[in-house]
Amino acid sequence: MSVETFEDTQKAEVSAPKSTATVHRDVRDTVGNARVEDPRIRCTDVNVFYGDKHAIQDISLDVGKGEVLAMIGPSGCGKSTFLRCINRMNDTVASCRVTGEILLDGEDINGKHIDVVPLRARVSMVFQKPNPFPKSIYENVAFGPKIHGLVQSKADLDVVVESSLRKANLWDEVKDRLDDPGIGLSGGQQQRLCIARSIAIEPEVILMDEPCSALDPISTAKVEQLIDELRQQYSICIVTHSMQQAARVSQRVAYFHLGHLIEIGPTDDIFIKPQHQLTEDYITGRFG
Ligand SMILES: Nc1ncnc2c1ncn2[C@@H]1O[C@H](COP(=O)(O)OP(=O)(O)OP(=O)(O)O)[C@@H](O)[C@H]1O
Repeated sequence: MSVETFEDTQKAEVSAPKSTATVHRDVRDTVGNARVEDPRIRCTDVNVFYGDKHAIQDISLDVGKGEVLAMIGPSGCGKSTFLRCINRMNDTVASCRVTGEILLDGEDINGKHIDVVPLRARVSMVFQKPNPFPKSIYENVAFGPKIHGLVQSKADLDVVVESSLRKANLWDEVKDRLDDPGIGLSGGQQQRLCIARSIAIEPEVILMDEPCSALDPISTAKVEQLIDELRQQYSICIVTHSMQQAARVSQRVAYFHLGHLIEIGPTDDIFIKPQHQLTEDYITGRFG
């Protein structure tokens, strides 16, 4: 059985024209402009190793303020691994080593002085499977602000809980049962509760790893609408297997393949006129 390598796939893509976007030294072979003018996150030459396995190779990209960046690509191409670099979740994997530079508002998140607890409050994460704490709806949202010392009084906490649930479009559905267990909500409500929990700690960036994959179409539509509202205030990176979802919620798309960032650009450009053959093969369903 032959194993496909990145070099093999490069041989197959020569028919596709290269982007005319400015090629920076640090964006290597990525097609499209990976940089934005005023980035919230700036990643440069990020590599990730699990032991000897080189899972992410020389990835450079920016995440802008007020945008949703969708990360797409076939299973195992490294989307989640890359996403998890942005709030140092990979620190929890013993075999994992990350190199390169990741700046949040110009500050190196891997710097020696950086404490990961406040970092993960600034860069919060919503997972594939809703994971409310085994606490009440109220406490699920109140927990973060309390442990991060964001509130001084119960009255302040009430305000944060209500405003976070409102921003997550969940308040009207739960306002009369805030003391009920969070795990008693439907799957879609639980995911919006997890988003409310993220918002309550005043993040700058929200990372979402396939946040709708466990949800029905109606719940998915509600979460997608929420993502669109939230981007006014936060930078959002979303990993998704659904190209329709990427097209609906994002302003820019990054296409990953075998640990490389193949192409990045405005969502319409990626879906209507992809520059790289690998991107085109993926979005037309010929691959992946
Ligand atoms: N904890 C780990 N230890 C070793 N290898 C890992 C670990 N996590 C991921 N990998 C490997 O790193 C590569 C990238 O995996 P990753 O989960 O980031 O891909 P993905 O694009 O998010 O996949 P999917 O779409 O299936 O979730 C894969 O080859 C995977 O097997």
